[in-house]
Amino acid sequence: MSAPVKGGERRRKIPGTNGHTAGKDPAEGRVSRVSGATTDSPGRPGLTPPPDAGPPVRHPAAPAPGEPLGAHYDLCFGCGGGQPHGLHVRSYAGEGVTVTAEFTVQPAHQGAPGLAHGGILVSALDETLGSVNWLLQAIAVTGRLETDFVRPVPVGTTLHLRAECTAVAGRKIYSSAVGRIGSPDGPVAVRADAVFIRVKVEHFTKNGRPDEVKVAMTDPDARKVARAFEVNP
Ligand SMILES: CCCCCCCCCCCCCCCC(=O)SCCNC(=O)CCNC(=O)[C@H](O)C(C)(C)COP(=O)(O)OP(=O)(O)OC[C@H]1O[C@@H](n2cnc3c(N)ncnc32)[C@H](O)[C@@H]1OP(=O)(O)O
Repeated sequence: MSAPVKGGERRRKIPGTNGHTAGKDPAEGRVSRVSGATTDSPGRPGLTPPPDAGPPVRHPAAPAPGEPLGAHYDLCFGCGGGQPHGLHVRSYAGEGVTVTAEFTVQPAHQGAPGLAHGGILVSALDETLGSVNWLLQAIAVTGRLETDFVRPVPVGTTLHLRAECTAVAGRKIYSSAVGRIGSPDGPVAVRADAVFIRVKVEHFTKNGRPDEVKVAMTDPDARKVARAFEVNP
């Protein structure tokens, strides 16, 4: 078992994926990487894809690179335009199975005076990572998400996020994300690795509010409905 190393160096690249390397910032890591064995333990599934995992395959019906992904649900805390308390993360399809996103830290998102709350940053990462599943046309929910906070993020900062699916194994979708300050090439502020688990629409109707799911299904924005439901989990 490898020991954790400062700055996220414990992360490793998955064989067979296109490791997005670098920059000059010593805190920078790779987008295509998952956590090392330190957080995976017997009986507790972790973030390391199993040996039978394969590379993700972009769905032919996925939005073209550069296309805005919009919101999957108007009241979603992460992306919903109708959610006054939300983050209003704006995400765009990237090349391959990647997504870029932007999130501007508001005064309501403070933890310490003038600085973003860590949980808010995790939410922005979760939202961006979750958007990647749309390029696979998969309905999936976060099973596990591990975050490195590399730099404080001041209020007013626009965080530029990039997420990439790195591997798929059965219902499990492994993805990683990075958030940079001020521009897509700015200094790294946060990084995360996650595993999402594919679910059926019943996950939302049984556990959530079925009436609101029905309303969401009749949303006049056909793209939003397609994003949320017209997929084969
Ligand atoms: C208006 C309506 C809109 C509706 C359409 C919306 C579209 C979709 C968007 C969703 C919203 C986006 C927003 C951002 C993404 C969230 O934030 S999603 C919200 C946060 N996440 C949750 O609430 C999930 C809560 N957890 C659960 O419901 C269940 O634990 C899960 C994750 C569905 C898994 O339960 P399960 O289906 O019984 O699966 P289970 O058989 O236990 O495990 C299946 C496999 O996954 C692995 N696994 C399970 N849990 C974990 C874990 N925590 N770690 C690692 N591996 C795990 C298992 O080991 C197993 O692996 P294999 O044995 O196949 O190798």
